[in-house]
Amino acid sequence: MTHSISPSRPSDLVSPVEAYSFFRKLTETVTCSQGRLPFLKRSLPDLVRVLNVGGAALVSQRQGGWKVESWAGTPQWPEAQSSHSSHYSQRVEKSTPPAMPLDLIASAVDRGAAVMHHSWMVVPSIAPSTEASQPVDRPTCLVLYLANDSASRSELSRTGEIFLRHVALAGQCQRQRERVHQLTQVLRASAQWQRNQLLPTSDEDSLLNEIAETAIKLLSCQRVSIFLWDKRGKKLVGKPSVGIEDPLVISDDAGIVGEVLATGEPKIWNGGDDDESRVNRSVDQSLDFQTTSLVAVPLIGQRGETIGVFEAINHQENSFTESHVSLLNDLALHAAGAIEALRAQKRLTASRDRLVRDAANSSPLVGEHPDIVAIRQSGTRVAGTDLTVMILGSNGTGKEVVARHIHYESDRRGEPFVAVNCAALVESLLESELFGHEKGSFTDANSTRVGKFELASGGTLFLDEVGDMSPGGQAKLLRVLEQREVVRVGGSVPIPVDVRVIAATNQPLEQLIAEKRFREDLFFRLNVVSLVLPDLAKRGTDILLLAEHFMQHFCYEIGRQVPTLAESAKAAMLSHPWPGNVRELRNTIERVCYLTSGDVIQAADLELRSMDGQALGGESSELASINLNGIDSLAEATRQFQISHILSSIDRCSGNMTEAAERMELHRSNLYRKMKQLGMKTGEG
Ligand SMILES: Nc1ncnc2c1ncn2[C@@H]1O[C@H](COP(=O)(O)OP(=O)(O)OP(=O)(O)O)[C@@H](O)[C@H]1O
Repeated sequence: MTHSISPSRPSDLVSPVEAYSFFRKLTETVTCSQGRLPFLKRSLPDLVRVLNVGGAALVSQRQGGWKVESWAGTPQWPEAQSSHSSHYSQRVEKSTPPAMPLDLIASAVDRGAAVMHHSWMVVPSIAPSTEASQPVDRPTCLVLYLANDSASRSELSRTGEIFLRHVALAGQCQRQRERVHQLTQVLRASAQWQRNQLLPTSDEDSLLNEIAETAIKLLSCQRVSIFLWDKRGKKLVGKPSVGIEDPLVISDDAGIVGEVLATGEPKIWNGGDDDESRVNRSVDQSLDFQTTSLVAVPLIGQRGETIGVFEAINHQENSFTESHVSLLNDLALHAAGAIEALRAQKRLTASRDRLVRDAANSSPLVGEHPDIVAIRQSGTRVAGTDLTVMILGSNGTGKEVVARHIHYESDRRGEPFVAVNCAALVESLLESELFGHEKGSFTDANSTRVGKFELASGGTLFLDEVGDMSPGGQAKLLRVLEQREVVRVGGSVPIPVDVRVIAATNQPLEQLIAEKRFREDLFFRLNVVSLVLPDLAKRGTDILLLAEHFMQHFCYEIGRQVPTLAESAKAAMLSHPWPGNVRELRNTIERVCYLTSGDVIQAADLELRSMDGQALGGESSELASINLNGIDSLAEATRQFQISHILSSIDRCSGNMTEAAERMELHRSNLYRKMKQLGMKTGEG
């Protein structure tokens, strides 16, 4: 016979002051105790005292029975009355536990209200309304063993309910603390994966191993598999696969992993009552392993698509719970991000390497002449160092080609190669061009500009025509080379630059030094290693090798069958002085490829001119002519004339800009400036 409790006589046992200090202490204990059990240990004795009961126990439902989580009371706690003692906690068993009034507990839970019978009162917990995603406490009851002078029934039940709410709160606080701890661990692990990905040795296998190790530790399980989905092959490829060398490959609809892939929902399987047929035992067989419990969650990519399944197997102490699902989901989120980031990084690296290879192949250093072979070898040797290199040689001999060769042979090949033509820059612009400028630092500085040194960061800066640099420019360049940092014009912050500098000139630098036109200290800074390119006319049959190379190049560009060179053409080329060096040869072959159509190139087709402008082996070529039809504006007609005149002068000097400038009675840098003004290509950069 049980009774629901209804408010009865007011108690004079619990004074308001006593009740107030009890509840205040209860609240304090919730916030400072490290979880539900410590809370119970500290608060149950207070409850026994304030309610003046013989004993109090907190029982919760577990695996079909009731387990005493904690109790407090006097030694007169009653004898055992139930056969369910196997569900009592260790602590109760050790101290000869009293039996619980199980029928009364069941009745209190059924009614959802406190019930009383003889010396017992049971107060059931009323589950707080929580979000669906929050784990809910198991049914819990407060069992009170009453004494003769215990508090009133209503006092007991009311205080019991408040006590149970605090127990639930202590549980929630504990779960939140555990969750924060879990998330901290996950974030730490994720940060570590990202750091490791930056290592040059990082690959997908080592990342997956690292993720698996983290998961094994955080989930306290025996094994972890990360299955990546081969959608086209309808397969799941699992790694790491302990005990076998090859990756584990299963059909994408097999077992619980297949269920997760199909539904996108996490799944738990804990053996026991769970359906045995859901487990793919063939995997166990292939790995000589016994799965007893598992949890699996989807790996979702950044665009929301499922890219695989993350599975943890055999919890080392208990079965897997919803809390493990949350943890594995968090890990899966970061794991999917790390896997995708690594794949994207590998794709980018591969395409960058392809581009670098293409760029390197597009400017090969062609030639078998001993001088060229020696330069190629020295270039390769010097590429392994950060030494400054000076390349000397006449115009068009291939100084930039050699500089590129060094760059692409070096570890800097994946970073920029930036070429600056120092002769094309007047002193006022040189500083801003090389070092950049801050917005507003001078009249035309409408925006901040990054200089060539910064642009070349990590790579190579090629300073062409360095002999033409103004004295002021030379002083500034020397300072940067010594300090390895630049300050933008108008700025004050030094910016460190990691740049390999290669300089080139066609000027006799020793003579310029003697004439005080080039700084000796800068010369020694730049001239750590020097390579001297011979004129093309001195390279013998390399002329033919280069001609073949350019014919291949241009014919491929225009989709033309590569013609052969007649003996007369070869002889003409071998005897031509090539004042414009390789550039002149290249221009000649380009013209031939575009303007002739036969299978064999004759000497006359080459239209090689002697130094006095007479055509060799053929008629003289027409100089660039201008068509002023339809142009009324005097300014435009003048512009067209200037363009035409500059082009024909450069053509007459076979591309030698210094000579062309001299012929036009201009300084070389003024010629470049004029060409820029006229919208002509200057070939710099
Ligand atoms: N050894 C070579 N193999 C292949 N191409 C070459 C070689 N040398 C020069 N060239 C080609 O000749 C042209 C001129 O070369 P490059 O610009 O390197 O000469 P440069 O000495 O730097 O000229 P400048 O003194 O005018 O700056 C380029 O088109 C280049 O590709």
